[in-house]
Amino acid sequence: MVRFENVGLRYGMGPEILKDLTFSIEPQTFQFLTGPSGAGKTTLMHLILLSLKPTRGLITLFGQDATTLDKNAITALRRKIGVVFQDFRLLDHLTTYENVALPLRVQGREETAYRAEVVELLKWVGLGERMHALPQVLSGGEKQRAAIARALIVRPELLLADEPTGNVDPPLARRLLRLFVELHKSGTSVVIATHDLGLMEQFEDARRLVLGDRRLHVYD
Ligand SMILES: Nc1ncnc2c1ncn2[C@@H]1O[C@H](COP(=O)(O)OP(=O)(O)OP(=O)(O)O)[C@@H](O)[C@H]1O
Repeated sequence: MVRFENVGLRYGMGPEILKDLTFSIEPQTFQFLTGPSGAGKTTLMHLILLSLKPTRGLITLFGQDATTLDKNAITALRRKIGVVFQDFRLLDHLTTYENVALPLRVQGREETAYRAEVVELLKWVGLGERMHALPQVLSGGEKQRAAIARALIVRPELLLADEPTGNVDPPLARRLLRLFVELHKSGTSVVIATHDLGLMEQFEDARRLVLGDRRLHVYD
């Protein structure tokens, strides 16, 4: 579903941050993306999302060459991708429940059809009591869990999560990992960028994509 061929990226006239990346992400796979701070994990996520253009090389997303896609086509492909960014990107005027339900509303679904599902997911991520709170009164960890629930609620074909357990304690991190693994088992390809070795040890069968020295090393 994602294929990179000799992809390179530099920001402006700066140095090449990523060099000669060739790899693919197949359907229904689970991978951790790791590497030192500043190695380019977030940058790689943006390349997959087509929110950054590579300086060199070819990116294919869901079988389509990224260079051939116009804005509408990119928007349509992004609907198949759930994203958890480090800055959460919750809408301030919507409650936790409304933020999580938003992608379903956008799909034109009736609230009666999805309400129970949203509530169940919120309870699973430990936000059952915070459903009616606005983002500004949530803690960092609560916002992060709301962002995760919003990405998961549509059961995307591909989930990209940037440090999704960065703001929670280890037991909650394990619980969230179980949620990602369940999503994977139900058919989603999952990419989790993380520094957390303890988290990765809990799912040793996962592929590892390791960024270092501007290159990507894949351990299947
Ligand atoms: N918009 C930008 N303009 C210029 N340089 C950037 C930009 N965004 C990131 N960089 C640089 O690109 C490199 C990779 O950054 P990136 O955020 O992708 O790394 P990361 O592996 O996600 O880091 P972390 O683990 O600390 O989140 C860094 O050197 C960073 O300073």
